[in-house]
Order: sequence, then C-alpha cells, then structure tokens
Amino acid sequence: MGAELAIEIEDLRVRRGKSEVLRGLTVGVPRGKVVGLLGPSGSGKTTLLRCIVGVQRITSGTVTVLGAPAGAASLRRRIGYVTQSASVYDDLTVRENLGYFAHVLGAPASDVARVIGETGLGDQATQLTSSLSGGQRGRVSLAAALLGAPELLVLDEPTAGLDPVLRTELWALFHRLADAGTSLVVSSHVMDEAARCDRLLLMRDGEVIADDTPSGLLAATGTRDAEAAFLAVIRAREAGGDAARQGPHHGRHTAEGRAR
Ligand SMILES: Nc1ncnc2c1ncn2[C@@H]1O[C@H](COP(=O)(O)OP(=O)(O)OP(=O)(O)O)[C@@H](O)[C@H]1O
Repeated sequence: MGAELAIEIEDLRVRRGKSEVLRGLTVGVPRGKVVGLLGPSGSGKTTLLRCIVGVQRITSGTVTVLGAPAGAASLRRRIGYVTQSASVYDDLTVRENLGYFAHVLGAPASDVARVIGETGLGDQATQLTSSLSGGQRGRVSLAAALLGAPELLVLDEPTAGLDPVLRTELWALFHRLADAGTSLVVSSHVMDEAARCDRLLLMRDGEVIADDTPSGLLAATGTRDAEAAFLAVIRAREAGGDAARQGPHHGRHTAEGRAR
C-alpha cells in the first residue's frame, strides 16, 4: 500500500454497545476515485465512515487517512464529511450558512458561490434553510463539505431522498471532483447506485465481502446487476463456510481485490 491510497485500513474492529459492528476490516481506498460503500441498513457503513473521519472509538486495528492516523488534527481541513442528518442553521439562508462555514474553515469567500453552483442551489441561495425540502437541506450540508476543496470527501447516503434527475447530477458532480483529484467515499443502501462508482465495497454484518470495480464484480459473480452480485457473493461465502472465512487472507481487501 502506498501513496496511491487515500485510506488504508488494517484489521479494524469496532464494538458499539454489546455487538461487534466492524469485524476485522482490511481495505484500501484509492485516491482520485469515487468509491461506493454499499450494504443493507445496519451493515456498518456509517460506523466505517465515522472511523475514517476519526469520530468513532475503535476497539483495535489502524485507520490511516491521507497518510496520517484518522482523527489527526492535520486532517481536519483536508476532509469533508456529510452525515445523514443535515448539519446547518435553520434560521440562516443557504448563502449565510455557507458564508459562515467558509469563515470558520478559513475557506475563501469566493468558495460560497462555487459550491452553491456545484450543488444546484442557486435558486435557493437566499431562502431560509428551515423552508427547504429535506433533499435541499442535504445539499446545503454537501455544499458546506465542499468548501475549501478538501482532498477527501466522506458522504453518508448523499443521494437519499433525491429525485432521479438530482441524483444523476450529484453523481456527475462526484465524478468531476474525482477527475480533479478528490477522493470520495460515498455510502448507499440503494444497490442500483453501484454502477455509478469507480470501485465498490460491499458490506454485510460488519465485514467487507467484496472489493472490486462494478464490471469486475459482475464478471466475478456472473451476474447482471449489483443486487444479484451481492446475493451471489453472500451465497458463495455461505457455501464456502468457515473454511473460506478462516483462510490465510481472511478479511483482506485491497484496491486490486476481487469479490470472494
Ligand atoms: N450508538 C450505538 N450504540 C450501539 N449500537 C449501535 C450504535 N450505533 C449503531 N449501532 C449498531 O451498529 C450496527 C451498524 O450500524 P451503522 O449505522 O454503522 O449501519 P449502516 O450500514 O450505516 O446502516 P444505515 O444504512 O441504516 O445507516 C447496527 O447494528 C447498529 O444497530
């Protein structure tokens, strides 16, 4: 693993409450790509994203982000993180919110107009945030995360609740950002978003069960869509039983990995 990786995770374990919700993840996320983190509700996606941004207490393992330990102070302005709940001030307009966050982050004031344009919020710029729809509020949070042009964007279900047109526009934005060198990790429980990613990490029950390109995953599983591929990977693991799980490369998924 080297400089081409934005994130390197080794044998990561996390316990939340009584259960182990991440169970020995080893994975590498390449730089300058849109990496989709897909899996059913409760599979551990949010917990993994929290580990990457350094806000999750971990049990063991290491998480290295842009060459530094996750959570390091030096990473604060290099990472943009959008949670599932919008984190904006209701009593400010869209532009006022973004102006405030730009000031706090030390981002140039000109960034406000840029991120409003990128997230398609031009028509709502002077609207109070409390009067926006849920999808629009989510985009204000995304716009805030784009301020200062962070090297890594960690986005938890950014397209949830958006109509197909906006969803398509946001994926196009993610790819433009990646083409300009930004690394993105985007979670979703909607399997049909898989095809839009450069790489996929499929999660289930606190484990990454596949790490591949969308086309590589379909080829490896002989399936036509991500939903079928996901099921095929699960079946193959169950058929492999404990022998497969306890093999010498247990839990190891690298940028070159294949669905197993
Ligand atoms: N604060 C907490 N205390 C105890 N258990 C928790 C806590 N937060 C999450 N969990 C558990 O950890 C597991 C993984 O949750 P996580 O939110 O990471 O999943 P997810 O894949 O992001 O799900 P979703 O798509 O619904 O957001 C779940 O079983 C959940 O119940």
